Amino acid sequence: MAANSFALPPHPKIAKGKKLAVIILDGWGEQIDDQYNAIHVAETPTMDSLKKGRPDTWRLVKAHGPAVGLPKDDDMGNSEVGHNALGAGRIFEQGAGLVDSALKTGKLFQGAGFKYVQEAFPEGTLHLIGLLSDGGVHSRLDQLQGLIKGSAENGAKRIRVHFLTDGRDVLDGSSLYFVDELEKTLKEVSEATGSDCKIASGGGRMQVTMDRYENDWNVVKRGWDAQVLGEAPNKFKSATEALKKLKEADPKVNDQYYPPFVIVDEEGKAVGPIVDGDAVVTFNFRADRMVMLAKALEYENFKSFDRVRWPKIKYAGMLQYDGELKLPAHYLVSPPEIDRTSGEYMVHNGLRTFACSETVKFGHVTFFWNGNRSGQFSQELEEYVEIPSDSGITFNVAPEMKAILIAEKSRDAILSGKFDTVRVNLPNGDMVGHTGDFHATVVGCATADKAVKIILDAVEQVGGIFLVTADHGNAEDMVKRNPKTFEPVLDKNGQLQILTSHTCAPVPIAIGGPGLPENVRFRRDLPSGGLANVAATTLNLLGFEAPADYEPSLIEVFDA
Ligand SMILES: O=C(O)[C@@H](CO)OP(=O)(O)O
Ligand SMILES: [Mn+2]
Ligand SMILES: [Mn+2]
Repeated sequence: MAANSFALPPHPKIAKGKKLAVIILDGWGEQIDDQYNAIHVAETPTMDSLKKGRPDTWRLVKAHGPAVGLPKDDDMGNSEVGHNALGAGRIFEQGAGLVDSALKTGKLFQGAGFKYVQEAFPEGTLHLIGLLSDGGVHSRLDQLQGLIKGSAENGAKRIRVHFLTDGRDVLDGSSLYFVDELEKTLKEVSEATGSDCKIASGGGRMQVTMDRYENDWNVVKRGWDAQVLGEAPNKFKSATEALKKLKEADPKVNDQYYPPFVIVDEEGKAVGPIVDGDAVVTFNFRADRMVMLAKALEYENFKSFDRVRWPKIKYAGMLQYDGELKLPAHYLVSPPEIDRTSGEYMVHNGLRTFACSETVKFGHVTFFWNGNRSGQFSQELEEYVEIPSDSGITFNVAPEMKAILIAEKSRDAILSGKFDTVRVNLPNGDMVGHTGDFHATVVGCATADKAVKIILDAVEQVGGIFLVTADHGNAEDMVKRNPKTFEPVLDKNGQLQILTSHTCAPVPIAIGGPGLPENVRFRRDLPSGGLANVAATTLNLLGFEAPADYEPSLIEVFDA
């Protein structure tokens, strides 16, 4: 596409030239205000002041289900789909739904990606690696089951599953149930097709394999050792035994943090290491936490850890995880084609952008924001700053995370005058919320609120505009509830069930700052507006019309 086709007309009523700060509070939804809402319990004077008595500049937007391209209305939001929608200004059918269709129509098994891994079936084993739950954020159990069945029917004679337990997108402790379901499927498929299907290794998602943005390669290495080399300090005869015994040995261990283990036969030999001639499919559809493993499996020249052995395999991702790196080269289902994102428009219209977060969320405001594309659109016009995250800890022990540092970097970027827009992700509500530690989450949310204040003060100083929103809910709800009454649902022992996952709650969006024209307000005729409406809003605030096919802007200029 020629560069000038990106040229945007000036907004007829909003002047260019005001600095715009876009702040994403990760995992910050709006939900019933009670003692299980960590945001409500936390001191959040800044966010409160943006809401109270300001119906023209504060509202809620949808951040889950079809509003962000997910198949069903009870699909909670997540960072990938949330930031994709925020950055791209349109709703794309996301990986979850694309895989559903490809399985339903059977196209998945006819495509080039499957044909490629199929080449290994006559001699080799098919290994399936990914997250085992029905959370629908990174993967889904029913899709894994469909893949196992379809692969066996299409010639896979030996299948080995290497699973990661969840406890983050689903309740902690549910991994035993998912392993049971998986074992049933493996048995059924073995009986029906004669294929030899087994679980080969496992481990908790935060401890094994599913790191992201290169925060801690040890996580991926632990997985590699178990999955590829068939080595782990813990060896068991079955996955159920593994989960039970590891929990007995350390009651504090949870689904997110199980150590790696391998399944061994009667002689103590691993039942499914990955060897030359095998095929591998990473069955997560979501990109961020599969990219590191994809690099380890695919790159000949790889230095991030010692692989000891690099098997010659046919490897495909469920999706292609990185469109810019073309990683992996082979994939079963084509990812959504998220093109012409707002970041790309900004570059073509000469706008200078500063984007910043800490490592664990850095890719959210860069990679996800730009439609799962790594790197910048323009070295000259864009500066992306990553603040190193703590690694090797759970964030309830350091719930402040790097929020204040992120805010200070952003403040400096705003005050430098070098940028037209600054976008940041403040991680606390989400990352601490995922630990299920209520009090730590309260501290995290209070810190995020302070960080917002630092940025808004800088906006004030330069006469700019701010837009504060979130990518999905998390910290506003820390217990499992009845979706209709919102009453907590107790477990069979009468205990509250801690909710570590995201939610289906809407998220707040607020605009303001001295540069916001007085006659600009949120429209009232878009009650079901969602995250995809934000990109057009930001382009308007920068003084441009949004591209015609973007979801409509949330703001209007009224006659004073
Ligand atoms: O940690 C993650 O991978 C997900 C939850 O599975 O959270 P987020 O979408 O906020 O990144
Ligand atoms: Mn998020
Ligand atoms: Mn999250």
